[in-house]
Amino acid sequence: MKNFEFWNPTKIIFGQDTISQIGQEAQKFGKKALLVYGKSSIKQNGVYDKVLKSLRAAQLEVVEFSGVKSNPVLSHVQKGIAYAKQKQVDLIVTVGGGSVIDTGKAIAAGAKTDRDVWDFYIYQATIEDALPVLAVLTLAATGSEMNFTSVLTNEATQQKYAIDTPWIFPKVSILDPTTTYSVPKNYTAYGAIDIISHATEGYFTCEDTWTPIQDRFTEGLVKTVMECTETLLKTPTDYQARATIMWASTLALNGLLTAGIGYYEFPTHMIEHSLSSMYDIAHGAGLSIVTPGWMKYMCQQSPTRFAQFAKRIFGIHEDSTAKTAEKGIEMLKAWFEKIGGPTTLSAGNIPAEEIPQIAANAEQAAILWKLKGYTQEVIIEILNLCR
Ligand SMILES: NC(=O)c1ccc[n+]([C@@H]2O[C@H](COP(=O)([O-])OP(=O)(O)OC[C@H]3O[C@@H](n4cnc5c(N)ncnc54)[C@H](O)[C@@H]3O)[C@@H](O)[C@H]2O)c1
Repeated sequence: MKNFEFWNPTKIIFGQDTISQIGQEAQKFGKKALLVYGKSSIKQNGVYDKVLKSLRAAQLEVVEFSGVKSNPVLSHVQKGIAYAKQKQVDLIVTVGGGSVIDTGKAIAAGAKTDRDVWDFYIYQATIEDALPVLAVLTLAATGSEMNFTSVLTNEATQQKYAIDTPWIFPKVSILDPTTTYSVPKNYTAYGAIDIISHATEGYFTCEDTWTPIQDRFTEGLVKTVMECTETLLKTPTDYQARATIMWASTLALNGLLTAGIGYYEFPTHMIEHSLSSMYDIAHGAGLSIVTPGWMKYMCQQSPTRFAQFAKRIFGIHEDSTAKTAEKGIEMLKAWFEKIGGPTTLSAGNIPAEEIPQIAANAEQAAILWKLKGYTQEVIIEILNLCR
């Protein structure tokens, strides 16, 4: 195991009927809140009313900024920053999935500077302050509720990049699994795929492979997410399965699984970001396409970790490490398909003839993120395995 520091300051309040606590938590950070949300889902499922009631009961003045779209875009965030400044808000309360929380984090950082917020995403400037962010999570997927990341698309340049800074850890996140009862089947499945991707990117790319506790944490999480997803696709209001998936989403990307594994990378996310910045596709659906192809490419070079995954997740024991690994990748791909994830570019309505443009876009991210070995040629090879 490598040396590491683990620090995560987000307070999690988990469970049924916990939304009523958002007011008392928020009032610790100021008097005027910017309430950030998407479109209709939180009004339809009653979450909006509960949040507003609690904030008002705690004497908070609330101004609203809505309209966050899935895969949030820079121009909308810029409007949110201008509004937060104009209204002189003290804190940000986000109510939604990853897109809403990431938007709130971006507004929080942008509201404390005169620079264009995009400068942070292209590493032209460093975040040195941010408004406090709180979250009421309504979709289990990204882990944004307990991490220091925000992902944003610059729609003018089709670049989908991220910031990682301790300034944007949510101060408090409320996770009431019943808020996710209304998540449709497709986003339930995409969320599961995103969680599995977060848990396994480090598992497959880690520098140190003597990490048994991290490995078994990851494997247990993946198996549990698979079981609960199958339950939810049959019974969307199964509380235990919604609760388990919600906590899994948080644990998969809050730093716990990667503590001690040394250097690791997020290459499938890097390639996926090009899909969802260039085409209209959900992040989890994009990962469903890229992950099996990327795994096949990596497995050709070093099958050991993929074989371990195959044995422990699917109980596969072929007569060679390579065959075991390959069978495991096929099984994972088949499972993605079973739950409704697209696993080829054509199934995701992404034109395969545009692979060179996608690879050129992804290579820019690889350079920015300092991912070694991901030249345009390599990314084209990976994308060809996603046809
Ligand atoms: N910050 C991070 O660490 C991180 C990690 C991975 C991905 N991301 C990013 O997060 C974004 C995706 O976020 P997401 O997967 O959470 O989805 P999302 O927030 O985009 O939401 C997906 C859809 O589900 C709807 N929805 C949300 N909650 C609902 C509910 N309770 N009932 C019914 N519908 C509901 C939304 O309105 C939206 O239409 C992408 O931009 C992705 O790149 C961020």
